[in-house]
Amino acid sequence: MSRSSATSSSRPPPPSGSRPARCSPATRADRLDSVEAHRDRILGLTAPLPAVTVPVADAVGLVTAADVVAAVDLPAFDHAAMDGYAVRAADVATEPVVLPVAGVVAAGDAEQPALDAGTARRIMTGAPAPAGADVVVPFEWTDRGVEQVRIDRRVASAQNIRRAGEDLVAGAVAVPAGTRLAPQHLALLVAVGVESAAVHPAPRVAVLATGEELTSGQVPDSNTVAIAAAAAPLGSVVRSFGPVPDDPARLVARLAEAAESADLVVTTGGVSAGDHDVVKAALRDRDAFWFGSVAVKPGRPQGCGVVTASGGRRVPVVCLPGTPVAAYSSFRLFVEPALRSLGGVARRASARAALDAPVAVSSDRTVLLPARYVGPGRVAQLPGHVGHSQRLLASADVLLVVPPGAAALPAGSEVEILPLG
Ligand SMILES: Nc1nc2c(c(=O)[nH]1)N[C@H]1C(S)=C(S)[C@@H](COP(=O)(O)OP(=O)(O)OC[C@H]3O[C@@H](n4cnc5c(N)ncnc54)[C@H](O)[C@@H]3O)O[C@H]1N2
Ligand code: MOO
Repeated sequence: MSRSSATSSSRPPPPSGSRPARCSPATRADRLDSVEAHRDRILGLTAPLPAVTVPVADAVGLVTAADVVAAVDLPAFDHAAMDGYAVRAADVATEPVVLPVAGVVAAGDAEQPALDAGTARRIMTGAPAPAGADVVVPFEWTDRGVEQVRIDRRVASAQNIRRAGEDLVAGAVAVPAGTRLAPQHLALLVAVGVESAAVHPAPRVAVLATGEELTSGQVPDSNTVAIAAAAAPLGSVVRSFGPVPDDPARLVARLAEAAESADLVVTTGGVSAGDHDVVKAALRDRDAFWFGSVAVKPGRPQGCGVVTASGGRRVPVVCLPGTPVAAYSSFRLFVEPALRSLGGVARRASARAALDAPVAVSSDRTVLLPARYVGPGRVAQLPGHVGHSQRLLASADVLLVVPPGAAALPAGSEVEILPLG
């Protein structure tokens, strides 16, 4: 029961499009779904956001929606890799050798006339290499002459000229689809003449904390801060629409408002069995929502679904429990994969680490235990169960993900970990 009697039983039109029709309904109140099953349920509501074309300079952190192909060769033209003299290798096969200097070429100069046999041309790093030259002899190996140059070393083979396309040829894939663009990718794309790229846009995440104790100021809203801080480095744009009081009508209105400008809405609180569990009260009767229990400690009560924004745009909603430790660990378990999916990042294997000391836990649920790195790839459980301790969570580097039914885990065992960021 809610504080307000204005519960919503609105049923949105059946979902359509690429996303699955609806969340599968909870069967029995006491049924526990596995972590994987709930994650898959949420991933079933998300798909990579449709690609947009953005200028390369604005694309850092976004994921390429298609292979990006080099428009021009890299380098674009044959050029000197050293300051020195462009010569023909055959002319410097003996030492010392003296050659007349026929001209000077600097970076930025136009294409050069071919180099005559038996001559040298002063050339600066980055300058176009004249046809016929296959070696740049560095100044350090010469007397640096202006009219003529004495070359003191025998140069055995072609060197110090970077050939057009030797790094990447026009038409080759510069950055494959599915790459999260980092500064070095942007530099490569600019270098190969690409001005814009098709990327999945940054997912827009709306965070909606709920609870009268938050709106009254009795309890500070730490969930919104944690979720926003966790989602932003994953390449999302985060906006808070909370906190919302325990009034289903207001929750429904705020959810609709949030969905208009979001690709994913995350609510916290109001999903367990209390009299004022507003999220569940407002949404549980909708066909497109599921509420139930997941076999994980902490984080048992969970929900998810879809709301329809204007234009029929379907926006997934993940409803996390309110208890701060459960909210944050549930974000890592369920929301982070959804954000990756929306952003076009392929699913990846879970992170793992080796236990530095045995872990004794036996539960019919997945148990999340706070742990710290004690060396590369080695973690040690922190004393105490994370339970609802925000202090303990804040001293952890990772949460150990101990699967249901695991017997005592000996030192050295590889376990799944959830990095906490
Ligand atoms: N009879 C039952 N009671 C509870 C059950 C249950 O199965 N049966 N489940 C428990 C578990 S497990 C959890 S977790 C919590 C989840 O409850 P809700 O999702 O409904 O969350 P709230 O009741 O709204 O809040 C719980 C707790 O967290 C504090 N909170 C909430 N939001 C925030 C926020 N944004 N920032 C900081 N703290 C927040 C809130 O004040 C409460 O103390 O239910 C158990 N109960
Ligand atoms: O399982 Mo609740 O999620 O204890 O914190």
